[in-house]
Amino acid sequence: MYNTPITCLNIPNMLQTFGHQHHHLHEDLFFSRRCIWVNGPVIVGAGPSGLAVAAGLKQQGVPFIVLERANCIASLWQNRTYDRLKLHLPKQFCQLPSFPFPEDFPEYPTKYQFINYLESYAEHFNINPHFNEAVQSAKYDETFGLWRVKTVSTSASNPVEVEYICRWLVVATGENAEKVVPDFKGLKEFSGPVTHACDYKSGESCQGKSVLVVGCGNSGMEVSLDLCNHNAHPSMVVRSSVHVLPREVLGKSTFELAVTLIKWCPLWMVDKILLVLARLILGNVERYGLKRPSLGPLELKNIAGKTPVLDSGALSKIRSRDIKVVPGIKRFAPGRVELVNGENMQIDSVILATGYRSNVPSWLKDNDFFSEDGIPKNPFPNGWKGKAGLYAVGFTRRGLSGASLDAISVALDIAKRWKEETKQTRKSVTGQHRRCIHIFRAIEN
Ligand SMILES: Cc1cc2nc3c(=O)[nH]c(=O)nc-3n(C[C@H](O)[C@H](O)[C@H](O)COP(=O)(O)OP(=O)(O)OC[C@H]3O[C@@H](n4cnc5c(N)ncnc54)[C@H](O)[C@@H]3O)c2cc1C
Ligand SMILES: NC(=O)C1=CN([C@@H]2O[C@H](COP(=O)(O)OP(=O)(O)OC[C@H]3O[C@@H](n4cnc5c(N)ncnc54)[C@H](OP(=O)(O)O)[C@@H]3O)[C@@H](O)[C@H]2O)C=CC1
Ligand SMILES: O=C(O)C(=O)Cc1c[nH]c2ccccc12
Repeated sequence: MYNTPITCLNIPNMLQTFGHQHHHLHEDLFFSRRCIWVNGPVIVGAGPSGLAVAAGLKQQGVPFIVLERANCIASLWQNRTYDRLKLHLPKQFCQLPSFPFPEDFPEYPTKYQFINYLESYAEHFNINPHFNEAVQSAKYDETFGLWRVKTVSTSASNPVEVEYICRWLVVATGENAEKVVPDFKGLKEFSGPVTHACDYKSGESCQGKSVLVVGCGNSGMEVSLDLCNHNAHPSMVVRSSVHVLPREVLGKSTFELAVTLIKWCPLWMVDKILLVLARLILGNVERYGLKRPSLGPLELKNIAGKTPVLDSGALSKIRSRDIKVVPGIKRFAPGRVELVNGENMQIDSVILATGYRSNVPSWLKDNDFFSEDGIPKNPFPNGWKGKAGLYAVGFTRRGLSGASLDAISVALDIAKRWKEETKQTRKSVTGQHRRCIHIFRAIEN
């Protein structure tokens, strides 16, 4: 019933093992690349999205394989986030399908609680990703109607290549797969440490130092606040604009309020209401250099994917000038930065909170489903299903709740198709034999 990986060299074995659980039956003794037929989908990425699809498939008895480049599940959360991180949306918007958070979780779980939850999620559904396997390319083979997914193992001292062959491909590599590191004039000459926010853990080592934080999204705000809490002196670059919203309105989550309002009013009206409330609760934040975009917060999130900042304390540090807000960067020089307003600042280090991007265009070949920036072209709610068995989960710019919705649709759709095809092949065993031989030929070529 479960994953049936088999090597390409042994056809009788291949036919035999259909319908059984076997992992890597034969190491390939002749070639450095192994070929594995997967009797079900290949899921790329073991973050929340990949795990949620896997859980849905398990529930319906569909076999699959999850490929993960890191050595653990949810690597974004485990390896690329700072210590003080908490979920910034209330917990009911962050749990994955069919397995609720423990009741004693606080309204905003810490990243450690969230990681523990994801670990128990994987354990509960018995999901065992193939770790240290980065997908290098995935290509649809028109001749055979199959996907060829090539990975390279990142753990072995000499890289091992594997090719997976399957009918369905689920892209779950996330909107935040790679860090964005802009090219700044003179940054190479800057003498101090330069770190991206994904490698920042805490401001412990920055005590007394002047730190330039580039970017004012949720990361830039949180890193600046953390630096303050460790007695460092952060200056935060706001080159264009930002929407800062209170995390709560009269003790109720702003996000929840927005979700409720959206059911009744058009988006622009919800934005107007949010901005009036923000003004009442936070005052005029433009006074501090936090210029608001001309589009409203939800409209901007929808159109440009730019997430509004839900304030969790940085704003009060901006008011008290413990976080200094500065305009865009002109150039760096040894030990200092020159800003677009001509101001020169001595700084000890730089943290780039300049965001993330998808990596899909680098490995998914010949596809017209994803745009150049690696996000499906079709807008929500039609962005989860492509052609020829291609699926995408977690690209709707709707955080964890959006990923969960996608995962449910994708798992249902694949299960339906898998059951149809399995029934067919059971009816005609010769058909199945023929397909296996096709696969063998495909691999040989
Ligand atoms: C600092 C931070 C805080 C956030 N906080 C929240 C929040 O509070 N609430 C919320 O709703 N959302 C939040 N988000 C958004 C975040 O994207 C989601 O929470 C969630 O992690 C998305 O899950 P995902 O599985 O789609 O992507 P990811 O969590 O990024 O998982 C993708 C996985 O795919 C793997 N992968 C990537 N490329 C390859 C490849 N080529 N081959 C094999 N594996 C690959 C990665 O290693 C990773 O493990 C936050 C994001 C960041 C950066
Ligand atoms: N749970 C939580 O508390 C947290 C959640 N997150 C989530 O993670 C995702 C990523 O957030 P984040 O890392 O903040 O990234 P964002 O993409 O939201 O923000 C990037 C910031 O960097 C700025 N920037 C980019 N390039 C330059 C440049 N060349 N010069 C100056 N500034 C530049 C952008 O400015 P501009 O707008 O002008 O391009 C913007 O302010 C978001 O979805 C966010 O909600 C992140 C941290 C904490
Ligand atoms: O944190 C993120 O990246 C999210 O995408 C969560 C999110 C989705 N829609 C929003 C609207 C306002 C603030 C956060 C989010």
